[in-house]
Amino acid sequence: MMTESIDTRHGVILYLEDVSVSFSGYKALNNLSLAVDRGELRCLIGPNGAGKTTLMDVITGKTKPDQGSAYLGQDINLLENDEATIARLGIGRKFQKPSVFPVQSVRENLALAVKGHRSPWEALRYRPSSEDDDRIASLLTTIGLDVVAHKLAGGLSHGQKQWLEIGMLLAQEPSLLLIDEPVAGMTQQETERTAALLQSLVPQRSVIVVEHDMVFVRSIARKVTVLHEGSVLMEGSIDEVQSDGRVREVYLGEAC
Ligand SMILES: Nc1ncnc2c1ncn2[C@@H]1O[C@H](COP(=O)(O)OP(=O)(O)OP(=O)(O)O)[C@@H](O)[C@H]1O
Repeated sequence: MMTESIDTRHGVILYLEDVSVSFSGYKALNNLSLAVDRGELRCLIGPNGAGKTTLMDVITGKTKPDQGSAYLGQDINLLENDEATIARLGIGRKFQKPSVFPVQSVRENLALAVKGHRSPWEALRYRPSSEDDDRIASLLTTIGLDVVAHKLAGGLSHGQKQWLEIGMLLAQEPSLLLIDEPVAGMTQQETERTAALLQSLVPQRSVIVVEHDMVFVRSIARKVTVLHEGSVLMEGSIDEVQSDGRVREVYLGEAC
């Protein structure tokens, strides 16, 4: 993993300036600028169509903007790299729907992720080294799945699958994790455990969480960025955001 080589001397892990993305003339992102500090847990909110997914797509190299700049640390130009390289450089992304290997155990899923980037044939013959064993044990503790380590991933609860997938991402040792709606469909208890898990990931890494659930955002966020029509509408604490007239207006009719 090349994460050691990210230059965060100035405390910034991600820096986007004046980024615009158009789809057939429609600006999904419109001169968007955003800076995320190293070790930060940032929440990104915004009504449907605000541009949250497009923003994640730009950061991970899936979508190239028409204009603007995007840097990881001081000097890694994200716009010059493809998706696979950006993942290797240290940006991990978790989509809303968990994708674990259902007929492998929790432990085996983590073992495959620790090795990562191997062909299916190599993966089949792979046996973890003792160093990997230690790493897997520590990941199991982090995600709170020690007791179900030998259970097949397909038999886990929805929440447990989400935690396992977060563990699989952590196995790749990302510097910046993007997590899309982690608590959608979770029980109250699962939501609380997820809040604790996400909080435990910083400041060793930086995390951006896209989330609609305001109660959850309140439970984890230090700083919230509100997107609207492809731009940053405002940034601030959850109290500042929820009492802001502009935010209330764009969320009118939605749960804010
Ligand atoms: N590939 C595409 N082609 C055309 N329009 C697109 C494409 N992807 C996104 N859009 C449009 O760009 C706008 C921003 O979409 P985006 O998915 O980024 O919003 P979002 O904030 O993630 O919304 P949601 O909360 O509903 O997921 C929307 O109006 C969407 O319809």
